[in-house]
Amino acid sequence: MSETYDFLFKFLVIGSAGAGKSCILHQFIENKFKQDSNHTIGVEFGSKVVNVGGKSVKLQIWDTAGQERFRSVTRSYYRGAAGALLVYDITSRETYNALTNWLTDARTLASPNIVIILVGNKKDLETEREVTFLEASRFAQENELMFLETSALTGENVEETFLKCARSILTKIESGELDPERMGSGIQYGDASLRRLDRHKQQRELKKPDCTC
Ligand SMILES: Nc1nc2c(ncn2[C@@H]2O[C@H](COP(=O)(O)OP(=O)(O)OP(=O)(O)O)[C@@H](O)[C@H]2O)c(=O)[nH]1
Repeated sequence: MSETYDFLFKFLVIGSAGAGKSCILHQFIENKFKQDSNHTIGVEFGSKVVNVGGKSVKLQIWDTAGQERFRSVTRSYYRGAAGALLVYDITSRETYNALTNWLTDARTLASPNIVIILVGNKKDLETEREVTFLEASRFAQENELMFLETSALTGENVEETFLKCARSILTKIESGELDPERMGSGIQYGDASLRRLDRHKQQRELKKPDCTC
């Protein structure tokens, strides 16, 4: 069955090992918690079509390994990403402290206009929390990131995270701040948009006054 969608956005999921990146992606795509998740080796891939503000958007998501030894492989996937989930674990200050490094990588290796959402995962483990919501939201504000806390275990805010990021990209396309046709934008028009653009073009052609010269 062929899929029709208005846009395709390339997304990255980055952050330290064990933060829950693969579980977030699995929860988003399968609507369930991935039991016995192993460390990602290199990069894994998932995709899903979502509805954002009346537009259908295919999210093409690259889930990268957090372990340092895969860093050179994962870095090669950053190019041309329109959006990224920058994930840390609210019960691990170590994963939070590493955020600046991940952010530098994302901003230098992906598109300079990449839209990033900071994701504090494992929200269900409130009693083990090491990073407060306030502290992380300040970090997000200082670095111009959107921010949400999630639980890949319960599913809380998982879909909202992807939608929030997609919504922000769409708004920037509509305001002209992002140009899908720019090389490496991480955005493509889908069949539905192309058909609509084509129809508009045809209508413009039909409305053109006859040449009097
Ligand atoms: N309680 C709880 N545990 C979680 C949650 N998300 C992930 N985990 C657990 O955290 C561990 C790591 O999850 P992964 O999704 O494999 O982590 P990752 O960030 O993909 O790790 P790498 O692939 O090594 O980069 C696993 O044992 C998961 O079961 C969550 O929201 N709540």
